[in-house]
Amino acid sequence: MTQESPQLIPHTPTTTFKNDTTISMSAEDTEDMEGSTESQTPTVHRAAQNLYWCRQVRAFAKEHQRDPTEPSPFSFALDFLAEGAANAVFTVRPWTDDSVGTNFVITAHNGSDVILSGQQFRNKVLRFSKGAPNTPDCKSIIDSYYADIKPLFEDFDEHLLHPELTEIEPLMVNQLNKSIAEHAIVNPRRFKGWIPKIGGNQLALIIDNMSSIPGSALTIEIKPKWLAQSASAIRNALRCRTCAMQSLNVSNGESKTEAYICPLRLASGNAALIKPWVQNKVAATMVAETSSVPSATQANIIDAITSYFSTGEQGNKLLAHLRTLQVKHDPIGIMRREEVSGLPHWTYPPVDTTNESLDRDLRLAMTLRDCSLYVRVHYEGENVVKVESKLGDLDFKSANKMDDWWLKEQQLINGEWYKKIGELQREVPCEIFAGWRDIVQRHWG
Ligand SMILES: O=P(O)(O)O[C@@H]1[C@@H](OP(=O)(O)O)[C@H](OP(=O)(O)O)[C@H](O)[C@H](OP(=O)(O)O)[C@H]1OP(=O)(O)O
Ligand SMILES: Nc1ncnc2c1ncn2[C@@H]1O[C@H](COP(=O)(O)OP(=O)(O)OP(=O)(O)O)[C@@H](O)[C@H]1O
Repeated sequence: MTQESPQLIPHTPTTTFKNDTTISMSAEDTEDMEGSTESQTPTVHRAAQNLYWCRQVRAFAKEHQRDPTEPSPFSFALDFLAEGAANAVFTVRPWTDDSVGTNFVITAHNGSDVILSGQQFRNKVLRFSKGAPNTPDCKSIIDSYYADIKPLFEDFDEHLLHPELTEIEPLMVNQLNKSIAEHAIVNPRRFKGWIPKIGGNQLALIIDNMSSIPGSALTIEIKPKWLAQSASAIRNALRCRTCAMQSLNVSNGESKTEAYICPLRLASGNAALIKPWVQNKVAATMVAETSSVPSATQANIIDAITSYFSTGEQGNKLLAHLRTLQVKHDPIGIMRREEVSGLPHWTYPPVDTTNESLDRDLRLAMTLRDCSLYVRVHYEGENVVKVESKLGDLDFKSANKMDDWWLKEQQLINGEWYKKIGELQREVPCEIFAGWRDIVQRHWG
């Protein structure tokens, strides 16, 4: 979509995304641009909208070839939201006359080059890969998401975010990096890197925005991590893989214990054990967002999240499903991978023990451990009206991470992190240690 190679004339006023959902211009879209046509019949209304849409896009395309930064009805502003080690995330909002900064035009990446507009961007974020080593680019993320990950969630489809590929002009990357720089100046410790400039249009993922909505919804973000013990852990371990790693990180000053919960405990469905963590997590979220919710509402939000993760409830079922997938795809563990590769089937149900298949499955299990879960609680006044949760960051882990995983496990075993009892264990007990303690108390206590 550069000046040299204009590609902006759409064939059709609809955009078919990769997962076969078709998004067309909605009534709300055209109302944004001109007066409502509510009195017309739906068919006439839709035809008029489509005609209007085509004319507008063509007119804009002509204009766009002259000056790509001239605002138009199809322009958006992108606001920096957050960044991780691998991706930078921006919220999308329609460009208005009093907007400042740079406007963006965003096209679907599906061969049609249709400019996306209005409704398609309401409550969305754009996620850009920063090209860090061993992290996938947007195209690979989408390919593996639809080929390998989505099919695993047939009964849990409502918990997926269904990302789609989009494009923006390459020139705009400077502006996005400028926003990242502005945040880096204010908060240098959060800075994790730039979006690299590539040859052609810049790809990005368009995803539902799961952020809190001031006055009506609060989102907590968690990582499910290892929902079952690592197959490489020592026998008689007193800690699970995540608690062992957390203890190691705390001892290195790389992690804090506040708002931490043992993933096995979170997945246990035991409301009494989960609630104290939910209280800390909600408080920490409000501090991070510099927001606040009236205390009566806050209490109801805490109860709603606690009950969402309690036995038999939707959050508990989702974690149980994730645990099943993690174990199914990594029954052997990184340390024994070489040892068993190429051997005849020896587990039940049997696993394909070719190196390639083991590696792929392990990468999938690691992806499902390191994803994010956004839990959003919608409220009206004091009352909670809905709890929803969506999995994000399901980026298929690189095959180059194998050595790294081996080294981490080696470090946990050699450093005895699976069995050390220290401060962390008293503050935030691991479910495995709690189980041992119960047995010991029953017999000797
Ligand atoms: O090994 P872990 O459990 O510490 O997980 C790493 C995460 O640490 P944390 O969740 O904070 O404990 C770590 O998260 P942070 O960057 O520390 O937020 C990464 O997600 C890392 O993955 P990658 O190397 O970026 O592909 C994660 O590495 P892998 O999942 O690839 O091992
Ligand atoms: N769909 C979304 N809705 C709301 N916020 C989001 C969304 N996607 C990402 N974010 C925010 O952006 C942050 C970084 O996103 P993301 O986790 O995708 O980046 P990452 O680079 O993959 O992270 P990591 O460092 O864990 O690899 C998240 O922690 C979250 O706060």
